[in-house]
Order: sequence, then structure tokens, then C-alpha cells
Amino acid sequence: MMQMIMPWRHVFKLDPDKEISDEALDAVCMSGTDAVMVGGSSGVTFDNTVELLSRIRRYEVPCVLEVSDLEAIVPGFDLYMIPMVLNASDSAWLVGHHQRAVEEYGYMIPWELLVPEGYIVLNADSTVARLTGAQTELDAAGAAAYAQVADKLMSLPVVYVEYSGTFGDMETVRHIHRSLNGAKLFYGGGIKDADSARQAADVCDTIVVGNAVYEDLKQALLTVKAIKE
Ligand SMILES: CC(C)=CCC/C(C)=C/CC/C(C)=C/CC/C(C)=C/CC/C(C)=C/CC/C(C)=C/CC/C(C)=C/COP(=O)(O)OP(=O)(O)O
Ligand SMILES: O=P(O)(O)OC[C@@H](O)CO
Ligand SMILES: [Mg+2]
Repeated sequence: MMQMIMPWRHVFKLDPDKEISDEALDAVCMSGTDAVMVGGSSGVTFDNTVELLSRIRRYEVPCVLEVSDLEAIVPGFDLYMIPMVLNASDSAWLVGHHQRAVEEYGYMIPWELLVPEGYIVLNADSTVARLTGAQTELDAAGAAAYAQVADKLMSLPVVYVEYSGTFGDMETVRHIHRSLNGAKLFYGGGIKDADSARQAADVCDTIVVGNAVYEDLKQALLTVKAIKE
């Protein structure tokens, strides 16, 4: 599974809870992005996830599910990204829901397709921060310490710096990146055009572009070109 993720520099994240036209989906899937990730922090259901997966499957682009709800785990994705929120105030978001999922799915779990992500949530004003009670008041050293726990103590293959909804502090992201040994660093939050894509791509391994797809698709598509040229 890591072989698939290793070369990724750009990912579009599509939210099953949001509408996307066939034309826009075609542009996203044919954009040259490395993968399409399906996920959101609220309103994700089995039905809207199946629907989006079946539409993306018309294309060759790798399609992965970022699991956020036990009720919305749909077979047929290339990989399953499993967020573990390192700075959540309630351990349910670190391992609790995961324990329940493993108990429920048991022998059906295709372990080789699961990719755990050590999430560090840094935008206090995001749905995911509110949901998980994330302790977002961290300086660069504090955030990097979480990243090192994920990388060096937990051996997680991915650390995900999540600023969902706002463009983050790139010096913090750079500091986190430098503190990692083996884990790949994903960055997501507020990337909305070529310039923000370049800035973020400079300080992490993989950039994730979400809301821009729904807010200004033309600019969102330029984020692919910006980091692939
Ligand atoms: C047969 C078959 C295929 C079986 C599947 C096997 C499988 C995958 C089993 C699951 C194993 C497992 C351990 C699952 C974990 C279950 C679970 C519910 C874990 C909790 C995950 C978690 C911490 C969720 C919290 C929210 C979160 C971090 C979501 C990630 C996505 C995110 C932050 C999106 C941003 O949200 P958005 O809506 O865009 O936000 P804005 O409003 O700010 O834009
Ligand atoms: O929606 P945006 O702000 O682009 O963030 C992308 C992603 O990190 C959300 O999980
Ligand atoms: Mg979003």
C-alpha cells in the first residue's frame, strides 16, 4: 500500500456530502492529480459514498476512502485511509472508533489496504476540530512533537497536517516535515490556487485540495499544473 502512496504529490479530496456535476467530476478525475480521496467530517453516509465512488470509477485515477464514519465504509476503494487524531481531547478519535470498527468488521478487514494517518488538526475553527475537541493551540515545536510520536513511536506511514478551511502556517509545516524520518507528510487546508499549492508543496510531500473544487474549480485545477510542471 505504501508503494501506491509514495509518489503522490497532489490529491483532490471530494466530499460525498457535497454536490458535484458530471462535468466538474470529469475535470477533477482527468486533471493529472495523483489520486482522488473521498471523505468529509460530517454528513458522510454509505449511500452518498457509494454514489460518488461509482461515478469516480469511470476513470482510471486511484480512488481512496478516508474513513470518518463507521456506517460509511464501502467496499471497492483502492485504499482505506484511517485518520487517528493525535491532538484530540477525547481518545475516541485516536483509537476508540477504530477499536469498535475492528470489533465489528473483524476478519473482513483487508489490512493490506489500510493506511493509518496521524492527524494533527490545527484550525480551531473547522468542523473536524470541533468534532474531535482538538487541542489546536500548538506552536511549531509542539506540533512537530506530535508528528514525531506518530512517526517514531507509532511508526505510522502518514502524518497529516490538517488546517481544513484555512491556509496554514507554512513554517510550522516545514518544521514538522524536517522532524520526520519515515512518515510521509500530507498537508491540507486552504489551498485554492497555483500559488498556495506551490507554497504548500514546498514544505510537505503531498498536498490535498478540498473545498476549492467546490468554490472555484478553475483555480483548483491549476493546483495540479502548478506542482507538476
Ligand atoms: C469489506 C471492507 C472493504 C471493509 C473495510 C475495512 C475497513 C476500512 C475497516 C475500518 C477499520 C477502521 C479502523 C476504521 C476506523 C473507523 C473510524 C470511524 C475512525 C474515526 C476516524 C476519525 C478520527 C474521524 C474524525 C473526523 C476526521 C478526522 C475526518 C477526516 C476527514 C476530514 C478532516 C475532512 C475535512 O472535513 P470537511 O468536511 O471538508 O471539513 P470543512 O467543513 O472544514 O470543509
Ligand atoms: O478543504 P480544504 O481547506 O482544501 O482542506 C483539504 C483537506 O485537508 C480537508 O480535509
Ligand atoms: Mg471540506
